[in-house]
Amino acid sequence: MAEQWLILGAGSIGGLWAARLHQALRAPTLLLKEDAFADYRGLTIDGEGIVPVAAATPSQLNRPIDRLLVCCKSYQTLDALSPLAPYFHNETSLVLVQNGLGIAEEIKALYPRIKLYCGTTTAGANRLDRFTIRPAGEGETLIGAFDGSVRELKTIADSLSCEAFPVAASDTIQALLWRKLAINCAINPLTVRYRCHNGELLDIEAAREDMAAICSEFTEVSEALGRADWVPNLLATVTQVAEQTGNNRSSMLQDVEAGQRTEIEAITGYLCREAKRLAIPTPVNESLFQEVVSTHSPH
Ligand SMILES: NC(=O)C1=CN([C@@H]2O[C@H](COP(=O)(O)OP(=O)(O)OC[C@H]3O[C@@H](n4cnc5c(N)ncnc54)[C@H](OP(=O)(O)O)[C@@H]3O)[C@@H](O)[C@H]2O)C=CC1
Ligand SMILES: CC(C)(CO)C(=O)C(=O)O
Repeated sequence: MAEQWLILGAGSIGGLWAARLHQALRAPTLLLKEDAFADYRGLTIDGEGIVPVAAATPSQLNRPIDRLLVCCKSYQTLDALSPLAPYFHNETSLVLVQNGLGIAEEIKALYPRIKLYCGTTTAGANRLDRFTIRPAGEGETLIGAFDGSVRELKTIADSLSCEAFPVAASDTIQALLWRKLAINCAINPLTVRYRCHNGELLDIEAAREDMAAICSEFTEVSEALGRADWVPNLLATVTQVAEQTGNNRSSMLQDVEAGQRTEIEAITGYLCREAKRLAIPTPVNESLFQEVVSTHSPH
């Protein structure tokens, strides 16, 4: 059925989304690695119970992929997509929802035929174990066309939307993703440097100074790209998000504390690569990038 989604990346966000779509009778199917599939007995939503979302491995696929939602971490995405490539066709719609930038361009270069959509979410979730998810706050999920059909965008967004996981179409997704990148650049690596919750950054003088410098470097790069109006008053925006998410440990700090690889390459790394291309110095972002990569990433 055309409306059914395959979901790659059955972790915190992908798992929660899949469970909500299943509960709304949309019959999504999780695409799992072989070892995960062997252990899979349904998703568990903490406090609610088991949600028996269907699952398959890429080797069990027996028909072309029409609709694929990808919720892997940025650095997992290309490897995860590779066994699915034989099933892509000209009408395959792929929706990519993750923090950071740069992967969409790489997907498009590798798989030029697909219709690509990108999204961002303020919904939150944590994994208690491989298939147990604790929802951590409802939020808004917005999807826009990277190069997919604008005409089909609303149909795509509606088919991914349900009461418990609302999704809307956005015609300003590039600006929203750029703004989210700015927020992640200005909060996530600083919570690693100062080992603190998001809100505590505002109580530490050195962190506030770093935050101002990150925002200033980000704004300079934005101006050079003609995107200054995507991030007006950036420091005020970041300060507000740090306040609103004050009790959060950022996703990057959680990864570092769990000994896992972070998404620094797709966040601060992406900004630094753009800055280098434009010959704009970004020393504060550079130093944070090196710090998070060398001190905390196990690669
Ligand atoms: N969690 C949240 O609240 C939010 C997350 N985001 C963003 O969403 C994205 C996903 O984050 P999150 O859900 O937390 O990440 P998780 O680590 O919880 O989930 C990633 C999932 O991808 C799976 N995966 C990795 N490689 C493959 C593969 N080759 N084939 C199939 N599945 C694979 C992992 O499986 P396994 O573990 O078995 O390897 C895991 O289930 C990130 O970019 C994050 O920044 C954005 C907003 C909020
Ligand atoms: C907005 C913020 C900083 C909230 O914690 C986030 O997106 C993250 O932790 O990755």
